[in-house]
Amino acid sequence: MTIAHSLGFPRIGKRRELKKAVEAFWRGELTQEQLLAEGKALRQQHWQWQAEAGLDYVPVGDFAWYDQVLNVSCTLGVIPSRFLADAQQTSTTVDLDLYFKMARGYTDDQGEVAACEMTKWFDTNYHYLVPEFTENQSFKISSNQLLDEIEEASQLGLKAKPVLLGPLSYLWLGKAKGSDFDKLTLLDELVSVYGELLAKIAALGIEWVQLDEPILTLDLPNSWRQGFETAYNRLQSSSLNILLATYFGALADNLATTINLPTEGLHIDLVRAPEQLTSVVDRLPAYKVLSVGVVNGRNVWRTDLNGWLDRLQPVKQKLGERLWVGPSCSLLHSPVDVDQEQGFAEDVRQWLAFAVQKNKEIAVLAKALNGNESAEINAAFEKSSLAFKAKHSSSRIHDQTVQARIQAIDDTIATRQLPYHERIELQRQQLKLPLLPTTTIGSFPQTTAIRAARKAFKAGKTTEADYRTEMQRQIAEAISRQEALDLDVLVHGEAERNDMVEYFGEQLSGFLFSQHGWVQSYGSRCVKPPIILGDIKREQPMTVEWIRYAQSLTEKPLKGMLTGPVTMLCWSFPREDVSREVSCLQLALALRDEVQDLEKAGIHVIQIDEPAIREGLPLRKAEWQQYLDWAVRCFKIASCGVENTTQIHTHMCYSEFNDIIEAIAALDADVITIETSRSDMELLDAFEDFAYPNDIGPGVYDIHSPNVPSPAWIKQLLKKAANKIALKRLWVNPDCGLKTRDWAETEQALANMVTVAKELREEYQAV
Ligand SMILES: CN1c2c(nc(N)[nH]c2=O)NC[C@@H]1CNc1ccc(C(=O)N[C@@H](CCC(=O)N[C@@H](CCC(=O)N[C@@H](CCC(=O)O)C(=O)O)C(=O)O)C(=O)O)cc1
Ligand SMILES: N[C@@H](CCS)C(=O)O
Ligand SMILES: [Zn+2]
Repeated sequence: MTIAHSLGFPRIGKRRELKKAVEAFWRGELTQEQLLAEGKALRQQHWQWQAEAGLDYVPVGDFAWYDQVLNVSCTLGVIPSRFLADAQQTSTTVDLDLYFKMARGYTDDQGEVAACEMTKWFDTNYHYLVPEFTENQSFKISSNQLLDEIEEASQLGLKAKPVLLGPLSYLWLGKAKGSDFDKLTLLDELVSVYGELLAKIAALGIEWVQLDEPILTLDLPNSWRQGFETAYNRLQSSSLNILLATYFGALADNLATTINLPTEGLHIDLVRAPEQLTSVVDRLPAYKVLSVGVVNGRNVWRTDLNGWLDRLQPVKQKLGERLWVGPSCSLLHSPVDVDQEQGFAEDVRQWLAFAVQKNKEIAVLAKALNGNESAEINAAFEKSSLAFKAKHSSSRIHDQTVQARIQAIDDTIATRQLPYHERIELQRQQLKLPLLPTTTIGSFPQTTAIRAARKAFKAGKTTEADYRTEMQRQIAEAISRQEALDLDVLVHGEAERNDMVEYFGEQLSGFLFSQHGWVQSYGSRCVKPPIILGDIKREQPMTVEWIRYAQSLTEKPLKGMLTGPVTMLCWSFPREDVSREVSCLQLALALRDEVQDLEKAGIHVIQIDEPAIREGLPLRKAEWQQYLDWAVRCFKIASCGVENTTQIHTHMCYSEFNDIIEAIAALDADVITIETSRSDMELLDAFEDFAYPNDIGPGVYDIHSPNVPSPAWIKQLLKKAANKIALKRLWVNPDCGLKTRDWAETEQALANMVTVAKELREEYQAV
């Protein structure tokens, strides 16, 4: 029988119950007991939905209070010493208090203890907490959460399939701390502890465990391939079957290694890499189960069930019982349930499948492969086929005017009139800024008042006019605070934006937006990615009125704030019927019009944020250049339609810049503001080494921490930056936007930043 299973379910809850409970717990409004009860109720609900959908196994271990990688660190006892009471201590049992301390950091009378670093999970918009390894790292099972959850599922009478990040991917995703050693030297001991854990899981009567090894879709050094062989040979067990799960791409040159590992099952991603089906089936050892990931875990579109049935039937004939069906990857990246959406037109609703619906698709496909021809199954296939046909020919998707404009693009529109070194002089004359100009990245605190006002407006409880008045009040407040702080280039603060991507998606035609389509971004923070449905067009200006209003309140230059085409694309759910490049070009043209309208409205500084440009890179290096070529072109199409005197800024965060520094330079933004403070300005080395020519604003403090950076701290960072970048090209700003902070800490931090900038101006000018 073909088994239907899932790699993981979104843990946040249909109405973000987990986020609300965790934040209430942090505020002291919920006891630990109440929090634990909420978590338990969510897990049960999610398992129940999956069982009702018809899955044969439910995943256990996909739940996390903050992050699944942090869960593994706690399970294996990888606790950085700064979180241990005594420096000599090597292990501890992890309770909720320690877990959240690692996630969020804390301050006590000894000072600040930094949280674990957070970084992007492969090429997704999810962020995980980076494990920290020391050269003599020891591993010891230190949390029973996974084992407890397995028992919890079993007690409900469910067939549980525990899911756990595998040892090689866990090691790869972590960071060597203290000294620069080869992480593979830790593999042996790490595998021993995985072995112990698997033995405990087996003792609970479990048949299958899923070990996730997504790094098998990356370019791997040979030593890591050998590491896979060593580790999985040791993890073989007579009583527990291992399903090795790969996702986010093709196995490609890792296929030979992977397919021969002694695991009882292999999961492959056929959404990202459909071409690998034949080669994997041809080489699959006769003892091995193949799980095919055919339902897209990273998008919201209904699956082409008929197409997949046709492709999988011959595989079923060959593999029989050994064929399983699942999603391409964990459904962590997908919203929860399309049935709670009220705002979609009925035809459009039929094109969509969120996590609950995706599980049903998996079960239906498995049943059809098992020969079930019941009316229910036939109806599901019929519905899928009708939806696909209707979508294909729908007028909602295709807009001839947009397509004609794309055809007519000629590359002169992607070049500024003068080179940077000439236009920057004109900009300096116009803007009359001091040395080391100070600015911020765009957003100011999204206060409860702002969110409550928007909630009331969206619920129809206040009028649009009232809402606009309230947002203007917030903007005016932000301007007066910035003037009091004596910042040089001001921003309007982004009060009117629910999110830097969703806000634009809501105004562009060709986009759909949901009411409850939340996806976890990190910890308790969620985003609601807009959905690219068809050709994208700007019907009217999107930001001009807000920015014009803000500029009217100040004599200082006001920086217009836009989200760039690549970031819009990466943080939306993309179309499946055209390439990413096509949608990105359409976004670029829409943004180009907005940039030009801002310029016409008298705005001389315009920032086009591209924090996702690094994340959009394909996982395999061989595909990078092609992506970078169109990504850079799109940014330039958006930004180059202005006069020489208009200064274009861009902003990037969460990125290693070394890999793509050439492309960053090719963007030719007049000023780039980047996140650098957490790396102690090391990230600037790439800019220095490459002799990056344009202006740079390296972040001088970390906006993720509630702690106010001292002037001394900011000064030493800025001095480091001044050693790497010519003074006249250096700007002073925080790492990123301030929307998650509150005003008290924001004002204090910015006051310190401005003080330091002024002191250094004097110091350097005196020389
Ligand atoms: C820069 N980052 C972003 C990424 N992706 C994006 N799409 N956007 C980003 O900004 N990826 C990388 C990083 C990730 N960082 C963050 C940082 C912060 C958040 C965040 O704060 N998320 C909010 C939700 C934001 C939002 O959409 N707000 C809406 C709805 C607010 C809401 O929940 N309202 C409540 C009522 C509240 C009240 O009454 O007080 C409700 O509706 O019940 C809005 O402002 O209107 C979060 O809360 O998680 C995300 C990623
Ligand atoms: N302008 C945005 C960029 C975030 S990456 C902000 O300030 O929040
Ligand atoms: Zn940022």
